[in-house]
Amino acid sequence: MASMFGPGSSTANIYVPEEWSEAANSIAYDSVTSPPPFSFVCGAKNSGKTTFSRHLLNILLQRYGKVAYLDTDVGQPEFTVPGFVSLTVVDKITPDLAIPCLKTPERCFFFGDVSSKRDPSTYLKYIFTLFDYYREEYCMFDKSENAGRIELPLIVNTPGWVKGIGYEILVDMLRYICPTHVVKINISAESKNLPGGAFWLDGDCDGMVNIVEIKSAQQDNFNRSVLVQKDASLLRDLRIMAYFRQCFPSDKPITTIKELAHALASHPPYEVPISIIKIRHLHCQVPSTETYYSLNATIVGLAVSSEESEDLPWCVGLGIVRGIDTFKGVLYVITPVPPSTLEKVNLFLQGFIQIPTCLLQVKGCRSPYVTSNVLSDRFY
Ligand SMILES: Nc1ncnc2c1ncn2[C@@H]1O[C@H](COP(=O)(O)OP(=O)(O)OP(=O)(O)O)[C@@H](O)[C@H]1O
Repeated sequence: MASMFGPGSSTANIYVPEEWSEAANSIAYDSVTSPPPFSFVCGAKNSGKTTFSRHLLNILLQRYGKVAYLDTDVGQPEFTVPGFVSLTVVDKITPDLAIPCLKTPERCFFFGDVSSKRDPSTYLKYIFTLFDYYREEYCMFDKSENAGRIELPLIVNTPGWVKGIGYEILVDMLRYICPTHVVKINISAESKNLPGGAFWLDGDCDGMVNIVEIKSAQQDNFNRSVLVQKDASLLRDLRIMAYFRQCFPSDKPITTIKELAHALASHPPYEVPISIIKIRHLHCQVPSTETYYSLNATIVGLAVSSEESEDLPWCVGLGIVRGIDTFKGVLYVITPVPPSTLEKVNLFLQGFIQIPTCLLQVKGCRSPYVTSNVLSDRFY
């Protein structure tokens, strides 16, 4: 079937080499039978994994209408703020493949850091749980028993940490997910690439998997690379700002960082009774006497914990702890999460995702977050 994203074309600011186009089309259209493809996109840092995944997503959307996207790159996630692993169901083609956009995931966990290095086993537990959720909800192998449910193809986007422990994490993910297609993107610096073949399998049972090896995009007659070195930390800050921009209606004129800083500073926060919230520090221990000091002026994951899911609390979004009044027993929180969802939140998760410094240092705007008088001394 003809694709609207043809080979060798420049599709809305990205270049789709013929090899990429063939790879995406074969994943989408070669499998005529159930189940739909599980594609696992991997390769070295900055090789084009995200760009290829976006292209593949559009191609799969043309055939299936809806696609599940498991995002395991906590450093530069596709649809969420950094620090999350998420499962998102996408039902709209992205016209501009160069621009990332925020989407509300169907399920997500707040890992709370931009690399899985800090706690690989928790990171993997989150990914496996999201994959299990996808399998239960969107993947049916027995049509007779589950008639009426939808089957969605899956794309797994992965981080570019493919050496040392990063490699072992990738192997664990591949063994658990058992993808139907593994897309390996190779760059010209061969030593940085993943090994050839089904490197994650011990035995010879690789007949079930299609390994699709492609090169990172090179353009024009001189074979110049189109890869652009990204400023990861700037991109992360932009993502966080775009997230909190959602606290305001889209027609409110906020176009600069300064305007956003002012708008957030004057935005009425939610009052959250301290008594109904548990606080968990994800990657460090904080003495109980310091808990509230450590929370003030930080970003927290807003999560829902239950007895069954104590270790695996689903997260519904992020909040800025704008102030704490321990005398009144109230936390002041700014978040774009709608009140109906916020009602379920009973756990704040604190990791290492921080308010972008540029939001705190706007000229002429005294930051409301770092004032000392928001904490009552009486409590301590
Ligand atoms: N086909 C392409 N056309 C235009 N630009 C591209 C293409 N492939 C990659 N790039 C650019 O190169 C950079 C790296 O690409 P991308 O973000 O897709 O890589 P990645 O492997 O996902 O990176 P990371 O490992 O850091 O997550 C980006 O700035 C992207 O816009």
